[in-house]
Amino acid sequence: MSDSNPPTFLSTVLGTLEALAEPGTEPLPGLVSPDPLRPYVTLTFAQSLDAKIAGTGGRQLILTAYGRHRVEGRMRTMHDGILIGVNTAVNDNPQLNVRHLPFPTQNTHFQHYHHPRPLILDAQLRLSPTCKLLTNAAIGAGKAPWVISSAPPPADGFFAAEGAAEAVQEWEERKAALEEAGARIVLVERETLHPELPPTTTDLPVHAVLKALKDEGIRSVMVEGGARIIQSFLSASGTSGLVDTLIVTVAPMIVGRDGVGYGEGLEKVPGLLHLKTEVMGKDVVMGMKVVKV
Ligand SMILES: NC(=O)C1=CN([C@@H]2O[C@H](COP(=O)(O)OP(=O)(O)OC[C@H]3O[C@@H](n4cnc5c(N)ncnc54)[C@H](OP(=O)(O)O)[C@@H]3O)[C@@H](O)[C@H]2O)C=CC1
Ligand SMILES: Nc1nc(O)c(N)c(N[C@@H]2O[C@H](COP(=O)(O)O)[C@@H](O)[C@H]2O)n1
Repeated sequence: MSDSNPPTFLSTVLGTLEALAEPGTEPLPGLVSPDPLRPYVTLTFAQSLDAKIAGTGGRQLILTAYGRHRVEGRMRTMHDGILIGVNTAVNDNPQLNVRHLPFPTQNTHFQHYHHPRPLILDAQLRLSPTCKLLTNAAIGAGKAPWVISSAPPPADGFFAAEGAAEAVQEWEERKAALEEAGARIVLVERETLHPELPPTTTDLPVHAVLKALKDEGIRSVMVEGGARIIQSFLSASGTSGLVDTLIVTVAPMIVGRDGVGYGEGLEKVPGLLHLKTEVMGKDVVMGMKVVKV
């Protein structure tokens, strides 16, 4: 098979995809969510032999140079959206576009393939208005990112925290700067056990995020990480089934204990049904269906 064709691995694991041989400008309709209230979710990342996805202090690691072009690039064209946590956006300054795919024989690269919509989980709006996602979008080398956020707790009322007014104002200013740079801010409600108190975490509830995305027309999402996002999605999958497919690339590398792992705190482990494993270059790529336990 030539490198310009999609790996058969993906047609086995995600199940669509003869049409990919003729790449179009639309994502494939094949990834249908079993739940009408959320998009189809593919969780995918690369790890070392000791299950680390980044180096010390979150330093980006190039774990899968070969498999990335063929599998990750193709997966990006197959999903409506590509989701990461804000730490990954800040640490890696990623592009999340389809530039890894082989150059087509006709048309221009960025018109030829469907680009996924970058989706950043970022309650505090820490994404930089000068990040590559925004500068790329401005020149047509990717879709403009949507930043999924949540308004900070109100600054008035009996339970308002000290400094709440400043926090609200700073959040509004960051929102304005991101919108000015071309981002769209999608708001979800944060949850709290006691609605009268400010929330104790800035993590956005995964099910609410997915519902908001579906409401905005996102039918399929490829979740790339980082570690905390992987933990959140896998934890949520233990009981409520929020991930449909898990695709993990394992690279022949040991990072050591200071690297960033995703296993800690994973109390609710999802059930996995093995679909296909393939060796790609030096990497091993595993595809699994996530099942409710
Ligand atoms: N090898 C691979 O395939 C990949 C590796 N990476 C690596 O992962 C590293 C970053 O991982 P990590 O530091 O864990 O950060 P993440 O990228 O997972 O981002 C976590 C942040 O996202 C925000 N967030 C909002 N909602 C949620 C939620 N429900 N669950 C979790 N986080 C949420 C929070 O920001 P706030 O605290 O501001 O509210 C949180 O701190 C990067 O260095 C990158 O290189 C990333 C992707 C893939
Ligand atoms: N599949 C894979 N292999 C690696 O070795 C990686 N480091 C990653 N990282 C993910 O890809 C993002 C970078 O994307 P761009 O190349 O900038 O488009 C990075 O932020 C991680 O999400 N993935």
